[in-house]
Amino acid sequence: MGILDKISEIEKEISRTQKNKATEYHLGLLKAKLAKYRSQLLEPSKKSEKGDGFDVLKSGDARVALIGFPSVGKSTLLSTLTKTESEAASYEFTTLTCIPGVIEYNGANIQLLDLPGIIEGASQGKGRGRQVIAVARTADLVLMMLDATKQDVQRQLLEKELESVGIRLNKQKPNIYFKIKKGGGISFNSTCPLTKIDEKLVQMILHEYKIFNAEVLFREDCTADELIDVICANRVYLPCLYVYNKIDQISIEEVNRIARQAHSVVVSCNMKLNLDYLLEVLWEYLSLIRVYTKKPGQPPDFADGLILRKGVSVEHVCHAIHRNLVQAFKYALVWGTSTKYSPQRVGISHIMHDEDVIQVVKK
Ligand SMILES: Nc1nc2c(ncn2[C@@H]2O[C@H](COP(=O)(O)OP(=O)(O)OP(=O)(O)O)[C@@H](O)[C@H]2O)c(=O)[nH]1
Ligand SMILES: [K+]
Ligand SMILES: [Mg+2]
Repeated sequence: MGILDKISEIEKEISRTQKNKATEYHLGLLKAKLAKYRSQLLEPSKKSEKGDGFDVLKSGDARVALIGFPSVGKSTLLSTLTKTESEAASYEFTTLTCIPGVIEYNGANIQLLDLPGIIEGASQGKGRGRQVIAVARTADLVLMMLDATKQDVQRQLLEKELESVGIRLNKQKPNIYFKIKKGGGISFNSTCPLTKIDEKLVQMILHEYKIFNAEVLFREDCTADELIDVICANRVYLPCLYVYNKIDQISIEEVNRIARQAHSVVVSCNMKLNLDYLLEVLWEYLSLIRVYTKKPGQPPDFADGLILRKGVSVEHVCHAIHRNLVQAFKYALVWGTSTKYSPQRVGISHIMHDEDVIQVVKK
């Protein structure tokens, strides 16, 4: 039996099995097996992907991958938001490779990747699914484009495809400490009550992965699936924005309903509706910030801000200015929302906010 057959056998068995206390261990084990086969499926394809138009170099301050069914309007969006033209047409699979474009926003260069449409079964190699998904893994954000005139199952299907290859959308990494040891058996602990898993199931899952010596510490009430994610260690956690296109074709009530959903933006690429708002939300979801530098006695350099990630410290800013600046650092003066006073003297570990101004004082 090939891996694909084994996967579909296990999937069938999981859907056949009723979820209750009595089947909990059985299901946990099935899921561990499933995750194992799926990761095997992903490995060998890596080599053959060079030179087929999908190995686009990363450039700019962030990378966004356009994922969606055929003909939802991905290429139309790329051609509208960037200077790059990507062919758009009313037939499916117009786009066959990865087409990069650049969105210029708030002084940042955001790389937007137009990709072929993907369909159900993409993760198992249907269409160009595997290459598309491999590109999605390298992105800082997934822009999932959906056709607002179609049923919402399209979204669930795509989520399932990405989920099955270890891409986790709008989720935090499970807070489980996990370390494989050379001996000593399995030490299992938790800092909170666990309602979705117990020690026996943890043991069973680890044994399925042939792990007999490890330290496991649950710091939150995680599920068996989340434990499997931590064991596999190859999961990527990406923010995802659901962009519903073609709202020119649906009623205003329907537009309102969709716009209220979490992580969702409604647009019409053809009519250029709501694209400014899309860029605003995109910026927010990418967690980008601008920091302006200032020399003593001079105004801040607002024309040329540094593009950084939310949560960066003064140390990161110094590195971005010059690689030797940290050694010479004495203190910094910061103007903006990250400080109580403007300016305020801060140390190297101070956390910066969007649109802060900084002046570094050297030793
Ligand atoms: N009504 C309407 N049609 C749109 C809109 N945006 C794109 N389209 C149309 O949808 C069709 C498909 O657009 P594409 O940009 O080629 O879609 P795609 O997702 O890149 O398609 P593939 O590359 O084949 O996966 C074209 O006929 C577009 O003109 C929109 O906002 N409203
Ligand atoms: K198309
Ligand atoms: Mg296209």
